[in-house]
Formats: sequence, structure tokens, C-alpha cells
Amino acid sequence: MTEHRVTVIGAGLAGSEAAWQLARRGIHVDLYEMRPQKYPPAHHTAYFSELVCSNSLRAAAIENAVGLLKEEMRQLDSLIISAADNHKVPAGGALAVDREGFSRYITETLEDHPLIDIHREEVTKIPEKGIVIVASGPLTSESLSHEIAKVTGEQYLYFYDAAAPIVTLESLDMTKVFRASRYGKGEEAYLNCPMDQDEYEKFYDALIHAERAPIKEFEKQVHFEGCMPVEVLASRGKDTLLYGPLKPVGLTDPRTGKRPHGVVQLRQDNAEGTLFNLVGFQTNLKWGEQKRVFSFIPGLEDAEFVRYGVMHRNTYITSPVLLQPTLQMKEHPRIFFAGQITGVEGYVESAAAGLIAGINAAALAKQKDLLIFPKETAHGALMHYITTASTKNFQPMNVTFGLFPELTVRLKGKRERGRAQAERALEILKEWIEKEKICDI
Ligand SMILES: Cc1cc2nc3c(=O)[nH]c(=O)nc-3n(C[C@H](O)[C@H](O)[C@H](O)COP(=O)(O)OP(=O)(O)OC[C@H]3O[C@@H](n4cnc5c(N)ncnc54)[C@H](O)[C@@H]3O)c2cc1C
Repeated sequence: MTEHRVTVIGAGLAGSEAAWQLARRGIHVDLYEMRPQKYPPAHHTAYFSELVCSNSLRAAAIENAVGLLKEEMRQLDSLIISAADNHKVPAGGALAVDREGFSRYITETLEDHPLIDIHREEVTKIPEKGIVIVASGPLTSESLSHEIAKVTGEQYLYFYDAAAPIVTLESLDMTKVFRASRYGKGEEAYLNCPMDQDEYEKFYDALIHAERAPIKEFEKQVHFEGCMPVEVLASRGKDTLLYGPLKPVGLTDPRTGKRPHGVVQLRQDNAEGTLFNLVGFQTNLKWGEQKRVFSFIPGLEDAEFVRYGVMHRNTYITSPVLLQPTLQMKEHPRIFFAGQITGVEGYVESAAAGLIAGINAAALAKQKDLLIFPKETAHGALMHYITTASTKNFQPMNVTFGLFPELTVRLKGKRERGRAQAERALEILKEWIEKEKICDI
């Protein structure tokens, strides 16, 4: 029998999960991790799957999309979730872990596995042959970043994330918001939130006094030209925003028949048109402050934020151009990407991407059909987003029900809708696991 081998680069949350999914399917894994020889700026230990910041894997309940994602991972025998369940600490409705116990469990499980060979060294070149999973994370080492840029094309690799917040369409007050493009050009592509002078001044005042998130030492070199945080731009002068992202030219509010004093524009963010980003609102405000301050914008009083704005170092690729939903490169199907580098955001999402890449790399090694998760599942919805999102402003994304296909029934409460989405997802996943014989790949 020929021996199946796969190389995994990076033993973070994604690489550890991918290695586990491969090995449990009988595939021999070469797992490369550069720590402790070399450390990314946010890591401090030599353990695999180190949690670099919070010790929380976020909401536990399946009525929340990240709770559902974890439950799906449990159904697929995830190493990361079994480590979390085995090392959980009290955290109300969240799944939080004893960080050292969590990472030690993962490290020992992988070290003890007879099919996993561990190499504690930095990878600087993607192997020229064989199946490879690149899971080197948001702080990928410099030499590997250059190598990835060669494979993907320079224009498709980002080094930092300057993202504006994203809200759901259904949470907007459409009695205030109007659809239009400036000067009526082309289709009515934007949603516009008009402000009169009084509304603008209240918003402005809240914005310049809001609390900002501290910038980490290693993030200070991030370039902000052409991409300044909205609060920094605002602090240059009271009217600066009115000549920048809030300029009202070419727009008429149908309610008043006049040009507003200022306009916040929202741009469609997913193919389905259920999510919109606030144009020009990349920000470094704390998340709670974003919710408070941006609710001064007419139409956004009760907005649901599926992603807050951020400005931090983050290496990621333009997955909508480069990847298939199997996480293989379109151009080089033997190369997979997994984890935060694919444009998912968060510990759990990164691990889930590792799980998908691991299963599919095993299928490829065994010359079986590769799998695309159903869109109704949290895994499938996330993969659908990162491979079909608009490429122009592609930014890493947390899992949220805003990415799922709509339910066929209309339910009122958010919790009820979440439960219905989760029940549908788990039922479809169960049938799909049996049909595709995922455990036997
Ligand atoms: C500062 C910071 C704080 C964050 N805080 C949170 C948070 O609180 N909650 C949350 O949900 N998400 C957070 N994230 C986002 C993200 O979920 C985590 O970064 C997560 O660890 C990503 O998982 P990953 O497997 O893709 O990458 P990582 O967990 O970073 O794993 C990548 C691994 O690859 C290794 N590596 C890199 N280059 C090479 C190379 N050339 N050769 C060999 N090995 C290499 C690294 O040492 C690392 O072990 C944070 C991100 C950052 C940067």
C-alpha cells in the first residue's frame, strides 16, 4: 500500500486541528511549528494552539452562530473542541478554558500520535511537491509571507486588517435609510443614512470622545495612509468628515427632498445582500464604544453588528479569488490554506477551517471526492462567505447567522431564529455526514 503523507505548516488552532483530522484518517503528517525556535510577536509558549489573547471560545449555546459552529465541530470529532470541553472553566454562557491545560492537551495528543512527525523549525518555502496545508496564522513569519506572496500573487496577500464594521440589513431602520448612488449614477448600490446638523454634531461629539483600543507595540509599524481610523480623521476638525466619508454631495434625501448635512453610506458586503459595511469607518474604537457611538447614526439605532471595525496586524489572503470552498487553491489544488490566513476571524473559526482543510487533504491523498459543506451549516456558511465575498474590500469574518441562507419561515425573536437556524444546520449536517461517510475518508 502507498503511504499517504501531508505537510502541515503551523501548529496553531488550524494546523493542530488539520493534523488531527488527517492522522485519524490514517494519513501520515509532517507538522511544522517554528516555536520555540522563533516566536510570532503575540505568542509566549512552545505549546501548540496557544490562545494568544482571551481564554474564551465565545458563546456556548447553539442559538449563537459560534456556539453552533462548536457543536458541529463536536459532531466531527474536533481535537480543539474536545480539548476545550476537557479544560473548561466557569464563564457564564461562554466556553472558556484553562489556557495552559487546553494547549498542553492538544500538544501531548499530537506528540503522542504515531502518525504525526513533529518538526520544530521555521518553514521558509512551500514544498514543491506533495499535499500541503498552510496554517501559519495572522502573524506568519516574514520569510514564509514572501513565499506565500509568490504563490498567491503579491496583490492577494494582506499584512494588516483595517476593517469597517458590518451590520445586518434586517436590523436597520429603513424608514430613515434610503437607497441611492451619488448623482444617481448606475444602480442604487448604496444604503444612505442622512443626518441633519444637530444629528451630525451629536454623533461627532460622541465619536471624538469615545474610548479607543490600545495599539500593541508590534502593531505600531502598521501603515494607515489612505486608511485612517474614522475617529482620527474626525479629530482633525469638526467638518473634516463632511469632506471625507460623510460627504453628502450628489445625494437627496427622499423624505425632505434636500441634500442632507452629512451622509453615512453602507455598502453591500455579501452576495446575498443581507450584510452591509459602513464605508470609510475603519476604526480603532473599543467594540462596546462602536455600538454606542454608531447608534447615533440615523437608521442604525438598533443595528446588529456582525463584525466590529478593527485595525491590527493580520496576514491573510484574498480567498474569494484564490480558494475553493474545499480550502484548496484554485490554481494549485495540492496546496490548502487553513485558519485565520484564509480570512476567517477568531479561534473557533480558525480551528473549523483547519478541520475542513484536514478532511479534504485526507480525501485528496486517498484520491476520493473532496467535500463542500452544505451552506446551511456554520462550516458551509463560513466557507461560502470567504470564497464568494466581494474581493474589493475582503476582510476577515467571524461566523454569524447573517451568513446563512434565510429560513423559509419568518420568526420574530433573535433567539428563536438562532435556534431554528441551528436545528436546521445540525439536521442537515447529520444526514450529510452519513451520506458522505466522512468518518471513513
Ligand atoms: C494579537 C492577537 C490577538 C487575538 N485575540 C483573539 C481572541 O481573543 N479571540 C479570538 O477568537 N481570536 C483572536 N485572535 C484571532 C485569531 O483567532 C487567532 O490569531 C488564532 O490563533 C488564529 O489561529 P491560526 O491557527 O490561524 O493561527 P495561530 O494560532 O497563530 O497559529 C499559527 C502557527 O504557525 C506558526 N508559524 C508561523 N509562521 C511559521 C513558519 N514560517 N514556520 C512554522 N511555523 C510557523 C506560529 O508559531 C503559530 O503557532 C487574535 C489574533 C491576534 C493576532
